[in-house]
Amino acid sequence: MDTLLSRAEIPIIDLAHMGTAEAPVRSGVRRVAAQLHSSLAGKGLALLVNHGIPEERLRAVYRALDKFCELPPARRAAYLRQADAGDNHGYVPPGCERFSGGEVREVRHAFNVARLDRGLPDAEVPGFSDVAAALADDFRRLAALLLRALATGLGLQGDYFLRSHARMMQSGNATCMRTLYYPPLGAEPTAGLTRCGEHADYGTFTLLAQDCEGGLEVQLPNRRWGRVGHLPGAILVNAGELLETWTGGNYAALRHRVVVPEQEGARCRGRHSVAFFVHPDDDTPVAPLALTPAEAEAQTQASGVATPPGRGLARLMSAPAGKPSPKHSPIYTAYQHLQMRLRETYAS
Ligand SMILES: O=C(O)CCC(=O)C(=O)O
Ligand SMILES: [Fe+2]
Repeated sequence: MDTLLSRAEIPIIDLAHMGTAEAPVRSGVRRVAAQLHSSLAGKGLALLVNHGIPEERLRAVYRALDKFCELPPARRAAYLRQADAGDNHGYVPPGCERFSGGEVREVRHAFNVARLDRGLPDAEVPGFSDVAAALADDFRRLAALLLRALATGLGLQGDYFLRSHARMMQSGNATCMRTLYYPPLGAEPTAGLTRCGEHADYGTFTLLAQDCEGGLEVQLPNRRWGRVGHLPGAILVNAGELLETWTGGNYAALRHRVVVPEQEGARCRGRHSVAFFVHPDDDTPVAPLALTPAEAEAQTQASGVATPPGRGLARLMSAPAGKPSPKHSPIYTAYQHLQMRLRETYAS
């Protein structure tokens, strides 16, 4: 059984004195920047407290998602995520994702909210878009503050990442708020089922709020898996694959999963969470920060990867012939990287 991680193993960052996205407080940003840097470089994650997102906003979204999941399957089907739509918006019923690979079924309902102006089930669940928009706006502001701290912690200008994340939750940017409901699984353990298989997130970083059921496990740098547990009101921030590439591997993308609880009581209860996936604007070249954006752009074009290539990440990341093949070679845009990852995740 994986152990509960101690508070010493998961850094806690207090955002109380950072100001707001519109009016950041310099001294507060600098302090958080240093903590964020050591947390992401050392562990790939941190728990954020005093982040400004009221618990009630989260609960309202959990309730709206419950109502949606209670609808008959045919009515839910009207909101299915469209694989060819170019964005990640819409409903994903249980069993569609393949984080684990193989035959393991992932039992969860996901409603990916990538746009607030269409494809939301207000006709079935009155008020869905209001509660989703209020929460998404809070997450977007929190993400903006953290992007500022992230840049400061890496010795860059405060708005360095804000410039490449200017369109969060709008077209041309894949930032997405994924609302999640994991239904009860029954008293008997069932082989071949999991809640969410082991994976790293694809973007810059993810903000994750979970209800009091717990179940999230993370892999620490010593490769040991541990349970995060539940710190009331805290939001987890974890590094994604693009941030790993940007930092030349310095902030490793955190591998994580949600397991089926061992206790019978917990298996018989549902679980809710919301993951806010922060992505750069689609045309952002993803390159280690030692390169200037112009150099990165030149490398992206020189690679000849003009359209989403549909091959493995390893191939995309391999350098042109005759050059060394660094793991974090900058030859794709944020859009290309995400499309490739989504095709792998939803492959049937
Ligand atoms: O539900 C959770 O706690 C984690 C979800 C997750 O990791 C994901 O959807 O990428
Ligand atoms: Fe994840």
